[in-house]
Amino acid sequence: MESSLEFSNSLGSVSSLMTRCRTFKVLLIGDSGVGKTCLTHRLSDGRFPSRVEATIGVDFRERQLDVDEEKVKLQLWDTAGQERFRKSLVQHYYRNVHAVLFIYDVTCPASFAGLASWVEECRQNRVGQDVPRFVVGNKSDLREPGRKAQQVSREQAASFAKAHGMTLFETSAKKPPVKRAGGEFQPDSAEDIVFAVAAKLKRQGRPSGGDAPAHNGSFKVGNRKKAEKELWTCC
Ligand SMILES: Nc1nc2c(ncn2[C@@H]2O[C@H](COP(=O)(O)OP(=O)(O)OP(=O)(O)O)[C@@H](O)[C@H]2O)c(=O)[nH]1
Repeated sequence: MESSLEFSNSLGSVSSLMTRCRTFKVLLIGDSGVGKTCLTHRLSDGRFPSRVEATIGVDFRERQLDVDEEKVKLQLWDTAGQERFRKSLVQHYYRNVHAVLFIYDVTCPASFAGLASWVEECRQNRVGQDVPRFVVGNKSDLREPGRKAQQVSREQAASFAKAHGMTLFETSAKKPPVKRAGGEFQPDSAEDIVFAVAAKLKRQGRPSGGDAPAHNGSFKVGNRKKAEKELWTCC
């Protein structure tokens, strides 16, 4: 009797040490140059990279956080905006994705107009309506009050987000927005974004498997079996 009690106690302590962590695959898509790579850095390690080059294929970075006392890991997939660098990998981007961040540059209306084709690409790759979608206007630090015509207004973006059932954020990967007291619209911080995404994913439940490699780096095609096993990991 004594020994079985001891055994179950030790099992309990082992399981509390091995806290489980849910890993979610989050895709960042949008035109080339809108700042997907810089945002991926800001969302994962809170930094703005000193030097970036056009993404070739896909890179990924991870961010772990606690949501309601549970560990959640976001695997942020930074995809290439340039067609020539993404062609052969598009199907891998979308396989078993858990959330999509549509990125545009608030100072580049063409990148906002381009969101329609990214929504269409998602549809063609069978990303279901149940997959949470967020629209993120980046480079808010470059907004200039006198150049409204050359910028994407908050109202335009809000109406796009509403029409597509998305949550809207406006932020800067370069200069983290500082919240001020007052009623006017204020940009969101990277922390606002990661916590909103993680909270929504956690509420939705268990990840269903996917192409999730285990560390920051570039995705190697052909590593899928291992990746699928790692969606539930010990943090
Ligand atoms: N001012 C400002 N510049 C930014 C911001 N985010 C990115 N940039 C700059 O925008 C340029 C493009 O950034 P990237 O992160 O490489 O853009 P991308 O969307 O990943 O581009 P692709 O890899 O070609 O798809 C770089 O010169 C960045 O320094 C921002 O929030 N504010």
